[in-house]
Amino acid sequence: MGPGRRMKKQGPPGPLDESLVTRKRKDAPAAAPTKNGKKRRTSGEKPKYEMSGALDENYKPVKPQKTNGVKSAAPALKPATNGAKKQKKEKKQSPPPPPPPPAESDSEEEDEDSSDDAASNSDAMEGQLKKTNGLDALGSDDEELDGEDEYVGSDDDSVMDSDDDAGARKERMWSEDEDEEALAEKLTAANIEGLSRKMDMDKAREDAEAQAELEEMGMTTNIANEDRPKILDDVDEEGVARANLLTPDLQMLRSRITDNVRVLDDFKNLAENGRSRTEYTEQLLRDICTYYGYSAFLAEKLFSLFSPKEAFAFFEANETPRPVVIRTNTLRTHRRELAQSLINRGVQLEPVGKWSKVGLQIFETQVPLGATPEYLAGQYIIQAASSFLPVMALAPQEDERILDMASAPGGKTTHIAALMKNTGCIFANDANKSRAKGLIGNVHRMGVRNTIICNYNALEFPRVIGGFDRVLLDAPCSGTGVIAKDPSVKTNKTEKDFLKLPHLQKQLLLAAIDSVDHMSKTGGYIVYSTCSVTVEENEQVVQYALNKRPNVKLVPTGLGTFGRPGFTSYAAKRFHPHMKETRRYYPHAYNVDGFFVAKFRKTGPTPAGAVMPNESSAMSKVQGQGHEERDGNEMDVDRAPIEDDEGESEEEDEFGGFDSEEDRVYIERAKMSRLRRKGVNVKAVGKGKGKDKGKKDANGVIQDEKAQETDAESASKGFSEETVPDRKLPKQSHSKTSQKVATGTTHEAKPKESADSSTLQAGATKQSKKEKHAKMPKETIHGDNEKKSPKVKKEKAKKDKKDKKDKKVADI
Ligand SMILES: C[S@@+](CC[C@H](N)C(=O)[O-])C[C@H]1O[C@@H](n2cnc3c(N)ncnc32)[C@H](O)[C@@H]1O
Repeated sequence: MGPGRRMKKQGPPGPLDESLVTRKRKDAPAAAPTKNGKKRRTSGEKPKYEMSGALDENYKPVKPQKTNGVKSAAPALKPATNGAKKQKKEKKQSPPPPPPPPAESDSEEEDEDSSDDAASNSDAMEGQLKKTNGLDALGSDDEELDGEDEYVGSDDDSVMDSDDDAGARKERMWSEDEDEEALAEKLTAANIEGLSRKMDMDKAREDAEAQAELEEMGMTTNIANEDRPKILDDVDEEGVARANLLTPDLQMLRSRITDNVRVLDDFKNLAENGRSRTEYTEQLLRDICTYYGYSAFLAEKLFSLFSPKEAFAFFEANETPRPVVIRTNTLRTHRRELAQSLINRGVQLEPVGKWSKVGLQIFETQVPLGATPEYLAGQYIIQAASSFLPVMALAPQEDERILDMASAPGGKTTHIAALMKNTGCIFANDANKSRAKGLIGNVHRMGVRNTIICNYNALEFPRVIGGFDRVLLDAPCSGTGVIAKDPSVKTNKTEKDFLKLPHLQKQLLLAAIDSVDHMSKTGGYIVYSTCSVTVEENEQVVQYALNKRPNVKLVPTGLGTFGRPGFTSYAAKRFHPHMKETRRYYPHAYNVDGFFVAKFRKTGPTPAGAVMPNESSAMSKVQGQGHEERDGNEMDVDRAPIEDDEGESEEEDEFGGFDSEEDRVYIERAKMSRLRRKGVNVKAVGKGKGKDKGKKDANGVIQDEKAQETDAESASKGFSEETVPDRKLPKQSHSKTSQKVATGTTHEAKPKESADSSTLQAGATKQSKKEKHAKMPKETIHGDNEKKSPKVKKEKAKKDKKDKKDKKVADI
């Protein structure tokens, strides 16, 4: 994917959202300008940019959309009180934002207006949502997270945010080092315009907040005297039920949604006599589907996760984008230096919060973030804040062996590599080939040198290779946590998806667990994450793994109190009490993508007779037994990799696709030089190859395919000797796996194309002869073309296609 596309996909950094700007800033003493116009920081002062954390405790539930003159729902949302009965006034949390700054463009102004108006509609309700600590709650004490900002490529020992002074670290985002302070001052000077504008906005917001509180008080009094809202028999002037109107009036709908939420929140006092809760809920769900555009199925699924009030906030949050965040690549630079460079280019940014030493939140930018020289030089990656979390939970250590099972396009792999300071070895796998190319692109761009890229169906692990210190499974999921990014999820996820996906996730998680070395001296951990909020894809998957693998237990994620504990029960389901150690993240609560993170510790070997994730026969054996039935897991193992939802084509992938012609030249050269190194007469080999090209041997196997395998084997040897810090590579699977593996520095060792062949390759080491036989193309076994079934014919066509490809490669 080219930089331009990335920008388009992510959208340009949105206008500065005042609701997300910290309050700390306004409490801070103003820095006095010096003679030369620079602001000086006195010893007791905090630099302005320290007071950030737009994603942290200052985040307030997102504001609703513009209501265009609809009767303000704020009164409607205020629980009806009986005068003195309910004196406790709820603190309003989402005041209308201040007027837009003069310098902003029209569109930005529009956005601000929109949130301004909208604030009136549901502020009261949002105000009642529990205020969360936000990302800052994570703190920075976590040992595992220390040292993230060390620039591995430099000899500079004066690392910002050093480990030495934990207390000071809590206070500062940036180093206290003299030079660094000077730099930081420059940052302030460069950023000053934007920051002071934000301060003005804070002030305006405060005023608006006070005003809104006054208004709210007045409205509350009125509401107490009003009739109970008419929701279920809501008719227009002609007596037609508004709910049945063909072209729904969106303003009316919104008003009814907020009224309905208020009723459900105080049903006893606000519901009309003789009406049931179900009637109100059904009406609300219908309205949500119409207003926000969800399928009835998904709306209900998501609605059931929350109270009606919180569900409303969740649906609202899905209508606004999350802040744009970039992660500093500490293999290439320091965050401070990166911030300086970007500020010089007109980017307004701040550290993402005290919880991360590598994240920068972007408020405004004059340049496309996916095309700056810093981006191209691999100094950062555009990555949602929540994507940092699984890697932080994984806490990879230097010199470990890590498996990133579903890793493309590599946001987390490159983060892991940076935390490991390019030591040890990462196996970054993804089943989707075109996405794996994007992964290779990122690995190269970001200077990652400890990573091997593979293209397996992850269910093949640990057969491919096992014995890892840690495994990250950032599983393919429905994406219900990222609806703001991909609204198509609202309608394109069906009931079937919520059966298929959890099934795949369960199998992948078992494979992840089985790939870990429980004897690892430093690790023995598995992290499971999804960007989905559904219970089926999270707690139920985790519970399944706990049931199937008594040799793992849930452990704290290390993310502190940030995030909500996973459900220990949901509807009629009961989960392990330790499920509270898992973490849930919601857009409306933390202003991050919806996410789930669980961390396991493997305590012993996989028990004999355990259901293997990639053994469908074993699976069918246990079907019908207790766990399976309870888990509703009666499907066969689906070995087919989930297709990329984004449907990223080769041409469009992040790396810009590969030029196979160009690749061929490199592959050719590498082969030749390898042979030359071995003392082989390259020219003679070339001639020999040409002669045998395309010929079949006695088994019907194309000769060149064999040659290719030999090549790959020798490539793998060179590769393991030269590139892989081969502490624990099991000898058994090396040669077979090499065909599906590419290093971060070469694509050479990955000639296999088809899914079929990959299955053959991957399972080859341990497959029984019978299995192998079953998988062999039929004509190779029987040599009888006449009696071919349609399936055999299809296989043959596939094989022919593959042979053609191989022939092409062999032509080299
Ligand atoms: C959530 S994305 C991973 C994002 C990645 N961890 C990152 O941080 O950039 C899930 C990935 O799983 C891959 N995938 C789906 N099914 C798979 C399977 N059976 N084996 C391996 N990878 C699979 C998809 O191609 C997709 O790239």
